[in-house]
Amino acid sequence: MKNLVIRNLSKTYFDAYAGTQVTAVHDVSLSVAEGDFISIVGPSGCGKSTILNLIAGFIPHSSGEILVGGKPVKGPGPDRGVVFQSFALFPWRTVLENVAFGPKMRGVGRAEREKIAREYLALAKLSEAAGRYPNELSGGMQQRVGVARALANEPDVLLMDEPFASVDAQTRMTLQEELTRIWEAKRPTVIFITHDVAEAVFLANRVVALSKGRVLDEIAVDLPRPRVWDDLNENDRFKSLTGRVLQLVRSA
Ligand SMILES: Nc1ncnc2c1ncn2[C@@H]1O[C@H](COP(=O)(O)OP(=O)(O)OP(=O)(O)O)[C@@H](O)[C@H]1O
Repeated sequence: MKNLVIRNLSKTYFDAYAGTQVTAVHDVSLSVAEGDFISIVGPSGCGKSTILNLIAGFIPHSSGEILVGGKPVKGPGPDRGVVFQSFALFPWRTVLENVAFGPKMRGVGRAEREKIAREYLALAKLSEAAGRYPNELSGGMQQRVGVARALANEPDVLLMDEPFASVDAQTRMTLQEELTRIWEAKRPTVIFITHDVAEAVFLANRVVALSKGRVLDEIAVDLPRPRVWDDLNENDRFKSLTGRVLQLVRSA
């Protein structure tokens, strides 16, 4: 795991349809310590996915810098794992093969990569599903495979772009609880993008509120772990933190 530093990051797109420049990210600075978990929250169009894609190296930035473990990001790399809303699993590979894919690409031998994959599948409570194909699983299970697959690469930074947005509310709460449990066990550095304020607060150590491509504020989440919804739903501190973040985001 490594730290992530973003300094004065900006991104301007050329909107070919309108014939104008759009500044999606404006002078964003952010520091994420090794093993930390931050959420970036904000309304649709505020630049969340753009920031994530910049960190992932999928798109070039216009100015500023992004450093992972002190090294500038110049494109995609195995040091950054990404989990998207769409599960993006290989349908022709079993769950085990999906999770073992990253290590395979790194040249890890069969026995060792299957051992790694089984460890992460166990962590995601998916051991029973190892031999199944993705289309035999529920959406929630597929997303857990997605998380296990990203973690099996042992990335320095795990980037998550609204990964739980397309599952039902009940499953989503379970996935959130499981992600916090997995994070506590493995302590990856996580950047989690969401427009859901409660989700952002539930998961993270710090919530970064974004509006119109700018950081509005950062709020430390001093809630105890392990976090479970049954405790936090009625927790006054959780309510006041979500209230504060919501107010911030709505006032912008
Ligand atoms: N490829 C592109 N070309 C032009 N403009 C873009 C492009 N991608 C994003 N934008 C614009 O940049 C701004 C930020 O978009 P972005 O997708 O990062 O926001 P977001 O907060 O992730 O939104 P959502 O929650 O809806 O996914 C928006 O105004 C969007 O229209």
